[in-house]
Amino acid sequence: MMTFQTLDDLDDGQRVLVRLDLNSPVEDGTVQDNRRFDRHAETISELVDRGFEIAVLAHQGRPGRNDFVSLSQHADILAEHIDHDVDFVDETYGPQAIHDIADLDSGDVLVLENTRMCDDELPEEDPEVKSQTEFVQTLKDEFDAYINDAYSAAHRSHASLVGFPLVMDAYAGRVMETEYEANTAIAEKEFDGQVTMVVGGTKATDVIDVMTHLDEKVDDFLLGGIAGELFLRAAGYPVGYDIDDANLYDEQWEQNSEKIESMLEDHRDQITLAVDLAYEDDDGDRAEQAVDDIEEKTVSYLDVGSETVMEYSPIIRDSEAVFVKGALGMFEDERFSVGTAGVLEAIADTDCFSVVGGGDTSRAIEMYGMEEDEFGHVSIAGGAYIRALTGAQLVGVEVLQR
Ligand SMILES: Nc1ncnc2c1ncn2[C@@H]1O[C@H](COP(=O)(O)OP(=O)(O)OP(=O)(O)O)[C@@H](O)[C@H]1O
Ligand SMILES: O=C(O)[C@H](O)COP(=O)(O)O
Repeated sequence: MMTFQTLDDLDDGQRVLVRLDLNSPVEDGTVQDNRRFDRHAETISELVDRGFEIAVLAHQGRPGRNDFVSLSQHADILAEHIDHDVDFVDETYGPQAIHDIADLDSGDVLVLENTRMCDDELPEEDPEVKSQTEFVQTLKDEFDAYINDAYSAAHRSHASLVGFPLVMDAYAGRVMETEYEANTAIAEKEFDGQVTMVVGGTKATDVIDVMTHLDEKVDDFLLGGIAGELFLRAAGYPVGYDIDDANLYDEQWEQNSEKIESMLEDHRDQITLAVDLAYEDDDGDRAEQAVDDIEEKTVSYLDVGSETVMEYSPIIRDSEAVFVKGALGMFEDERFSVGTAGVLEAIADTDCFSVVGGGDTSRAIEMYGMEEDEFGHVSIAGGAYIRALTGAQLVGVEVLQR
């Protein structure tokens, strides 16, 4: 149940410190525009329209990685999205930052430097400890309120996410509100009809954790991806192991085979497995093979087959709610997008309640020409989405609810 204060509880025109999640892919030093800017632009535009003086905190990458860059490009991208000037200062809480914050007028937006460039931000520590850092203690006096809009980073106990709510009046932004509501819906909401979950992707542990936590909520799990192939292996099919030098299956199998086998045994009626799989033939084209016809795995399977999509689609059509975690195939290559795109199209064609999550999977929506508004909610969260689906509390949400 949501119990935090929202922007509806905040009086207009105040000085606010707003935490966004603008963490983005970076290619050759260039920050790539993405759905996170779209979403947070709505919160910032509302604050601008309501005459707030706005400073933005956000992170990008991690020290030591290529994507650990300044937020100056993010400020420009955000400005395009809100069609309004956005200033940038290359400090988080130094004298220049404090000067620029003091200069803010009604409707001004100032992006502060990457929070992870500040020593106090990163080590994961208790919120109490984070609230006493110089970073938090310096900035808290410059503002009337703190707004956290960064649901997708709320699983991290970092200063900018958990420190401020302990020492300031704190509110959830619009993205925080909608993400929280959609991503906890599967656990919190009661649905009258069938609840279906599409699970795929590359990480067997994520899939097992989600299925274990939600086995009483979900009527039908439709499997695909590398995780789905491991379940087929547990069901006795000669797939789900590595061939050539690949390292996708065997290690995961060693670590998870017992859990997968008992999951399959205990929940056979709830689990639907692929009936055919797709691979690249000698001419470089997509080819498909029924799982019953596979005698030995000699090719890499990169998608579920068309028959599988035909079996999964009516189940989706008959569902009251559908949740998606992970892709059914390597959809980035159009030849192997049939499973993921097919299932997403089936969801888009119904008026069921739906949530599509996982940073990678939700990218398939725009890649294959679907509109976001054909889905109930497309999450911008990766790690936080998985945690929500496995029942874990997000520390950044907990501190807002105090
Ligand atoms: N059979 C397959 N062979 C190789 N790759 C696959 C296969 N099936 C799915 N994938 C890959 O799985 C990826 C998605 O997996 P992942 O588990 O990371 O899902 P996600 O939840 O969308 O993303 P994230 O965890 O990053 O938020 C896709 O990029 C896709 O290419
Ligand atoms: O991109 C994300 O999923 C969040 O911003 C969290 O980033 P992190 O995994 O680098 O902490």
